[in-house]
Amino acid sequence: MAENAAPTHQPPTDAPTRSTVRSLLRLKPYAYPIRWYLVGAVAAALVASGAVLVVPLVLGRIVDGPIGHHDQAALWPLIGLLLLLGAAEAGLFGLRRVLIARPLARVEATMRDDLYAKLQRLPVSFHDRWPSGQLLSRATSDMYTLRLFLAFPLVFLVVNTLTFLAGSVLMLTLDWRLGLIALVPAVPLILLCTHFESRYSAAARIAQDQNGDLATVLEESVLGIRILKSFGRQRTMARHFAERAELLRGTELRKAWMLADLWAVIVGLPELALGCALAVGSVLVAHDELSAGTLVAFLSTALALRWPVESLGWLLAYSNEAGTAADRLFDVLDTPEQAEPEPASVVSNGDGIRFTGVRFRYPDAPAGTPDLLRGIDLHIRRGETLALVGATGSGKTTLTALLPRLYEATAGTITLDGQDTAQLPLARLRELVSVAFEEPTLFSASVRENVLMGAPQAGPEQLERALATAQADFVHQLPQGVDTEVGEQGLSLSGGQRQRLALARAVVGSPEFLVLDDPLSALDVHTEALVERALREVLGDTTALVVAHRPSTVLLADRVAVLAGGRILATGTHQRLLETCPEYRELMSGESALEASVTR
Ligand SMILES: Nc1ncnc2c1ncn2[C@@H]1O[C@H](COP(=O)(O)OP(=O)(O)OP(=O)(O)O)[C@@H](O)[C@H]1O
Repeated sequence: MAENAAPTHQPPTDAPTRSTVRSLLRLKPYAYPIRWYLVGAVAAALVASGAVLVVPLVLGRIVDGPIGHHDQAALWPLIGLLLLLGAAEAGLFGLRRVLIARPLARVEATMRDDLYAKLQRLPVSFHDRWPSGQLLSRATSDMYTLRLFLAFPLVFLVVNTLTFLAGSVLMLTLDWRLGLIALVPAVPLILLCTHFESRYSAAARIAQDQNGDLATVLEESVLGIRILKSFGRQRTMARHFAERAELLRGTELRKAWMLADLWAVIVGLPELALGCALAVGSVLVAHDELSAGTLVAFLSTALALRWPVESLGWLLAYSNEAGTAADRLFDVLDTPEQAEPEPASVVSNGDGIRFTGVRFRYPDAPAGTPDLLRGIDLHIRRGETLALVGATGSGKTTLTALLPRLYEATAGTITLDGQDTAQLPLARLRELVSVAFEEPTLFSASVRENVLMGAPQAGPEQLERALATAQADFVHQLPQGVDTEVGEQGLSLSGGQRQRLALARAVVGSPEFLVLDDPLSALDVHTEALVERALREVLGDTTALVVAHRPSTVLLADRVAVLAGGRILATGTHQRLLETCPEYRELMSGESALEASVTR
């Protein structure tokens, strides 16, 4: 749990070379498949805007024609034309929405699928580094921002720019002097928008990261609700949440002020210029240098350009948000994945599991600390079960995690029946090696789905056998038997029940290599004895590495290895190590149950 309100995850430090346009251009592969829909949307919005610009011309014609000449008969066709233009504008803007709504929902789904698939492929070390809320906010609010950008700002940036250019030409054509007066504010506005872009982008990125921090605190509080309640720490957590929410509020307010400042200028300057144009125009009409109808047409055109100009602030702000959301998406998508070796025909030699000179340190280990594993040499013969014991924090779990390459060893080799694990495709490696961790994780799915995650192709018989081995017969008493949903993280089950399902998942596929990390720690003595008896059968057919804290688990194994100081200190049978290895004796001391069971 974070102790203060500082953001827990900082954006990458490539800010100086960053550009919103470049960031948004990276969305091209996603936008390309729906390009024709986007072109259609732009075309519909462009024609609609064209209709808006024709209205002032018709108004000018009405003033100089039917009104000037008191010709009522000529008025009706022009009023009919105005109505038609209004209806066309409304219909075309509606068509734009209909055209892109569905394709854009597909684009959002594709981006989210890509992000999810990437998260699945990235190594565990990536997930150690990234707070979950940062990933959640990328998969939810950032995706929404990107879809909205493609739906509105992208289309209207094109349409409004073209409308503005067409309107400017029209104003200059109607009267070049008035046109120049109206267009003078364009120069300071362009300069101001450039300045706004960089400042607003930075603030938008901070807000998105703070949003991710907030999601992390929220997720931790929901997952840890039992601990928080039992220690009465809800208020502390609520304070952490409020502090982070306050930071986000501050950044959002800063963004709102920036936008408000920009807006004041974007709205104010053109209004000022329009006032000047009106004054000059009136003088010109008074001196018969300009017709009243042309002045009406000019002013109506200037007013019709208000939306394209005023929307600029909003469009720029939203594009910047989308740019930083794209950066956040590609922060993850650009992360290098674990190297996959070229498939090669490797001959299996039945050598079992062999660690040779294996070293490891966590990527985020403090500088200057020694490697956690400093040259592990260990051989587990085919069909043998080896128990790994060591003091708390000595690296037992870490060592077992190297076998299925959840982490990559920093040096040395690990072989399975002579095949270097670094040369095996990950999918193949994880078919060969099955694992059950001390902390059993279940998913919001049925018991059957949770167990069969260990071997999707396994049939009902294998499922039943695995459940029997893990002494998980309790599932048949659940309301829908093996089809009962066990809830998020399996919270509806007891710790021991979850551990037994995790064990069933590890053994269901009769794996060639099995890694069990203290798999019986949450079981009562009676169930533990039953599971052990059944496990002996499974272990007889497989090559296994079992992390053991308890003497009863040690006795499942043929041999024991002692891990200390990042190396294997000694290997041998339990009895021999008791006699020859003082460290082992010390580790096992106080375990009177062990002595009792050995002498039994
Ligand atoms: N993801 C990680 N990043 C950095 N350090 C880690 C990470 N996971 C574990 N460690 C550190 O590595 C050391 C060994 O941890 P490990 O879980 O392998 O020990 P262990 O022998 O299995 O302990 P225990 O018997 O308590 O389960 C510990 O000091 C731990 O703090």
